Amino acid sequence: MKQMKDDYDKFHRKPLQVRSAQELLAPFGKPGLTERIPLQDSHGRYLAVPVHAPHPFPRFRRSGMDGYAIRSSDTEACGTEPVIWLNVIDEIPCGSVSDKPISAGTAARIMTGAQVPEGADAVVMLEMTELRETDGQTQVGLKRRIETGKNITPIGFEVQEGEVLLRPGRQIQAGEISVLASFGVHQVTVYRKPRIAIFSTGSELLTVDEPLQPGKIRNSNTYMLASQVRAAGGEPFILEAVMDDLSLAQSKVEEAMQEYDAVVTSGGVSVGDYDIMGDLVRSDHVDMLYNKIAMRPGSVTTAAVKDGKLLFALSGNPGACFVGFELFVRPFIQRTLGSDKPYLTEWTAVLDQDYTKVNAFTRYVRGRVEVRDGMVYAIPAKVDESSVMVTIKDSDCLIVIPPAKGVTPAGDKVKILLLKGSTL
Ligand SMILES: Nc1nc2c(c(=O)[nH]1)N[C@H]1C(S)=C(S)[C@@H](COP(=O)(O)OP(=O)(O)OC[C@H]3O[C@@H](n4cnc5c(N)ncnc54)[C@H](O)[C@@H]3O)O[C@H]1N2
Ligand code: MOO
Ligand SMILES: [Mg+2]
Repeated sequence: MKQMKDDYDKFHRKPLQVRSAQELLAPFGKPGLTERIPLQDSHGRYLAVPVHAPHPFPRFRRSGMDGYAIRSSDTEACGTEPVIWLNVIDEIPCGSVSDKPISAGTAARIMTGAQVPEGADAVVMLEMTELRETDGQTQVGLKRRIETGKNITPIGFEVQEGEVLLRPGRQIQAGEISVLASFGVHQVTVYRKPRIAIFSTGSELLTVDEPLQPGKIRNSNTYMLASQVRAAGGEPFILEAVMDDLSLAQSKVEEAMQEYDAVVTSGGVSVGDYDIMGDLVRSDHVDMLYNKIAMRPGSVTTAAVKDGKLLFALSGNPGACFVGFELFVRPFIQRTLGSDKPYLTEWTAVLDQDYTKVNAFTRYVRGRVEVRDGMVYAIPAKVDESSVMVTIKDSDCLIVIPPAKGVTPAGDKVKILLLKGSTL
């Protein structure tokens, strides 16, 4: 009788649409704790505070050339006279400030990046000048008119004082680091990486360093997931895989849920006799959010919550596990990092080949993106079964094939989700 009730619960699952499941998860992903780290360690991290400009940039009138700082009005006579001669009164290397203002008839030799002296309103590049010595006085000769402002970068040309330059949730990369450094932010306040526990379930699993044994396989999902966690901005914690034993898995899940920000498991969510994660989420130890999604692969992708923390119980099949992570776990991690774009980037592409599998559920097909003659094409992987591992590495997108009664023909426009932080 109990067996019948269990089987009934296992099989009669209510499929949720991907978007509905994502919405159900959204409230759990809130920007979390912050930490201060040195600027040089901040690449790839997510800013937790806004960065305002404490001063304009550049902060002083900057010479854009090696040459002479002059008054442009002194060159007005160029054209009527073959050469205008100005007395060179100073030399200004980068980093020095001249205390000799430029007045009519004078110039200062100046280097690229140096502060333009008072009185000067243009810099003429070295190549356009000649030099002479008259009675011990160095003079610079100019032949052409120079307009006001030439080769001088004005104060605040790039950034005005007080401007908001970076907002929380922004991922720090080379350009952001340059901004932070320019404004003296040597300790950066970033969101702490969410700590994600990962463990696989399955009595067939060997560790990667174990020799193969009959009927057994090496655990690849754990390492694949750890890599996905890192790419999404989280910190993975690899826990030992557990056998298909409900009470063992239960105690491991409980321990991990107390210690980490979220727990991701793989395997045991389908309807088999040893699919213990499916049983676990139906028990009253956790509150199940869903245990079926209207998608392929990963239709049995499951999630539950306990004390406000999420348990993502992904399918054991590597393809389904991979997709389940990208669609559900990645957005959670991204949300805790303050990202306002938690989902994979979506593009439209032309399907390159017929897609022949027919399905009642939306398919997320591994594929490659190719740009030909300015058109984006999506090429489905030759083998994309949920159980197939080896083509995950060759995919830079997931091709979204909506439920279809027949073939989806080549040439159809399809939605694609970019993988690998793709900036194709
Ligand atoms: N009667 C039915 N059987 C199955 C159904 C169904 O609807 N009715 N769905 C199939 C689909 S689709 C999928 S997907 C899988 C889901 O299985 P589970 O999530 O329960 O995963 P397992 O049974 O534990 O393992 C499936 C497969 O994946 C391999 N695996 C597991 N863990 C790992 C790991 N860490 N690294 C590498 N490979 C792993 C495992 O050995 C199995 O081969 O159920 C179908 N069955
Ligand atoms: O749930 Mo399975 O991954 O649909 O193919
Ligand atoms: Mg199973």
